[in-house]
Amino acid sequence: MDWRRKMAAEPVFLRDDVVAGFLSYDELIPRLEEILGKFSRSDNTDVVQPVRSVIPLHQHNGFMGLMPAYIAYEDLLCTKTVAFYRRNENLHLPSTQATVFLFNPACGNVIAVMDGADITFKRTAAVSAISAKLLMPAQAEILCILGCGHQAVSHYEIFTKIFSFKEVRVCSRRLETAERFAARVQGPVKVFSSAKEAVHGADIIITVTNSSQPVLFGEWVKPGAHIAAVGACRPDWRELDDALMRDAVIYVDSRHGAAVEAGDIIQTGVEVFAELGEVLVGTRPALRNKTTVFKSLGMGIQDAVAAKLVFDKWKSSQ
Ligand SMILES: NC(=O)c1ccc[n+]([C@@H]2O[C@H](COP(=O)([O-])OP(=O)(O)OC[C@H]3O[C@@H](n4cnc5c(N)ncnc54)[C@H](O)[C@@H]3O)[C@@H](O)[C@H]2O)c1
Ligand SMILES: O=C(O)[C@@H]1CCCCN1
Repeated sequence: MDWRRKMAAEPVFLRDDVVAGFLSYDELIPRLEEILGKFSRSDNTDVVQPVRSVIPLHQHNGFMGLMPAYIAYEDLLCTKTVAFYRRNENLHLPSTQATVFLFNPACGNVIAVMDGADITFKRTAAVSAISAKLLMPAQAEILCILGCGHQAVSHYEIFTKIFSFKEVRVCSRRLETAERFAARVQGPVKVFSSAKEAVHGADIIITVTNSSQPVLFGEWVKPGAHIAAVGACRPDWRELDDALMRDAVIYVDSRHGAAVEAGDIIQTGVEVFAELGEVLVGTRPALRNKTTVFKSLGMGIQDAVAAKLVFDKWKSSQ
């Protein structure tokens, strides 16, 4: 065969149900803690991850992001493509479509292509849970989730698995969506039609909406509460109002990412206090007694470690 046409071995394709079966929170959380810590070390040269490139899909009310990452000490090269849309809830189409590519770093050929939905749901919820472990008040009794879509489900799963709350509350833009959510998850949930009432007295609040306007207001929030703000991932989108952003201590996954993408931070001009990884390695403190916001945007390194867990499990099952 002509050497120019020589192909590497064909990549394996792992469907969503296969990926989901191989990805457990118990294994994911320590791997995420490790990689976030390494990313945030001041002497880091081992973990390379540019801020994602995003192209708008104006005709479709959506975006596509490209999220490459290289983890040198594991020789792990990965890219996720993720398209996200502000969907009309009546369409019942997923608002996120993701595909993860694992490469052979020595040659650049693709070794595995995976459906990225479950990786995106689980790694995002797991990182919010890591922020809560570090930053939520010691006696957290009430969890409130604003937004009742796909991310709300994975956040509910992990938060009720690793913490024990006296009460879990949910509220979405439409009451039917919150009621559908409550019927779907396993465990007790109180459905609220008013976000203000849902949030009242909550120790931890997760915002997982696709809103571009604030859904959570500082005057509603109990002092000392922790907020994991997962939506609002474009510079002109907001989930939290100015008062909350100014009063809270702000943590992020990546300072660079936040400076480019986080509307809540960019539009209020507030200072980022720390990356989660800095808290994990002990170079910045966890100010648990203050009102804290973890502004999550999502990182390619999170997808990379999740994809490696899945690939290794799949390989050993063959
Ligand atoms: N930080 C990360 O790593 C990360 C990862 C994936 C997705 N996201 C973002 O998280 C958000 C949620 O993602 P998803 O997949 O669950 O989307 P989804 O479309 O499945 O759910 C969004 C939910 O938000 C609700 N909502 C919209 N406006 C609201 C409002 N004003 N008040 C209350 N609820 C409201 C909708 O009713 C819906 O239930 C999106 O913005 C997405 O881009 C972030
Ligand atoms: O990190 C991610 O995968 C997501 C996708 C949707 C937009 C925000 N970030």
